[in-house]
Amino acid sequence: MLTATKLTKTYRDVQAVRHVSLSLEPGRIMALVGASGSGKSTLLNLLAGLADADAGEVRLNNERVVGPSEVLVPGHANIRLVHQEYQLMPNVSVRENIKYALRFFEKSYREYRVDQLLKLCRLTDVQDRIPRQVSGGEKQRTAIARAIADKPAILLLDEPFSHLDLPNRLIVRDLLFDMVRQDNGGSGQTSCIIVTHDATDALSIADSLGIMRDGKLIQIGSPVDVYRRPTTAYAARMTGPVNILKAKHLPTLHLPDTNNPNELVCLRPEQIHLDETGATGTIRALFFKGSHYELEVELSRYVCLRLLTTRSDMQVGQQVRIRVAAESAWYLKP
Ligand SMILES: Nc1ncnc2c1ncn2[C@@H]1O[C@H](COP(=O)(O)OP(=O)(O)OP(=O)(O)O)[C@@H](O)[C@H]1O
Repeated sequence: MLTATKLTKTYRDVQAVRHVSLSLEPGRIMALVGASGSGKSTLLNLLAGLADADAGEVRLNNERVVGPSEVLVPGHANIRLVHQEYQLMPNVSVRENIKYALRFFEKSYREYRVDQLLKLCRLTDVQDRIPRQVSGGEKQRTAIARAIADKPAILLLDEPFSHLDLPNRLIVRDLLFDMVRQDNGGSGQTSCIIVTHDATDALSIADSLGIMRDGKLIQIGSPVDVYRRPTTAYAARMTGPVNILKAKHLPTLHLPDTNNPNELVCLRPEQIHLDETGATGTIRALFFKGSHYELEVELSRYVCLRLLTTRSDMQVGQQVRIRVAAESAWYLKP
């Protein structure tokens, strides 16, 4: 199990990571989501033992993970960090790049394990090409294959989806899902932390989801819980499309008023339905999203909501009626 306790890191006047504590069980995936500059990469470097914390500590199976100031070769043998730039050896093949990570193993096992990784990471067909002859997605998968070759306890991924197109994002997502669920034969299962600024891909495979803001881990829970019950407007926006309005505007939606008119309320687009008995509004914009349409419906000068529909007969300017169940409204912290 990986644990971090009150980790803190300051760069001159910037508090990049502030009192972050977390724990990750074997065979689990954690996603950390936050805006640019919220401290995600710094936290990964601290967890990997690649940066020195000012305070707090990291432990892997109760053994302290030490920073670069305490060892000759920085980084823990059982923790791997895959950067956004992949850092592959440019002049050797995909196969040789992966095999290099297994150089201390016996030859027959090495060949067997490389074949297994090429298959898992869907790289068998491109194994003889050098990195510049493969796609971004294939480079990313080569970097992951190399990182997991000797079955580390922890795999840390910095923005694994950001440079990839949709098919490749889905391949990498499924690969990570398969990897953590594979039994590594006695050495324990690999756990994974994925850092991302877009939760979409991580939501479906993560067992836990943390929200980073200004160096702090402001919320952590199951993806469903954080998505449905974000504590702040920031956490709500970080986990998907959302409508945020002041409580005083709830009566416009035929919902009960509250005592605190300026309290913020969060409504996910899928919780708002077209309903002939609901509140009246006008469609201000309409976006085709493939499986559905997203509508922007204006109910008053102050209330314009996004909602989803599979109906294809809607037009801009059309009057519609919408309904929201009272239990869908989620109150946010100020
Ligand atoms: N080596 C450094 N020296 C000084 N400041 C740094 C250094 N590395 C990071 N920072 C600062 O620390 C803060 C957190 O940076 P970090 O890279 O961890 O955030 P991030 O959430 O990973 O951002 P991004 O998503 O853009 O990569 C930022 O304000 C950044 O400018």
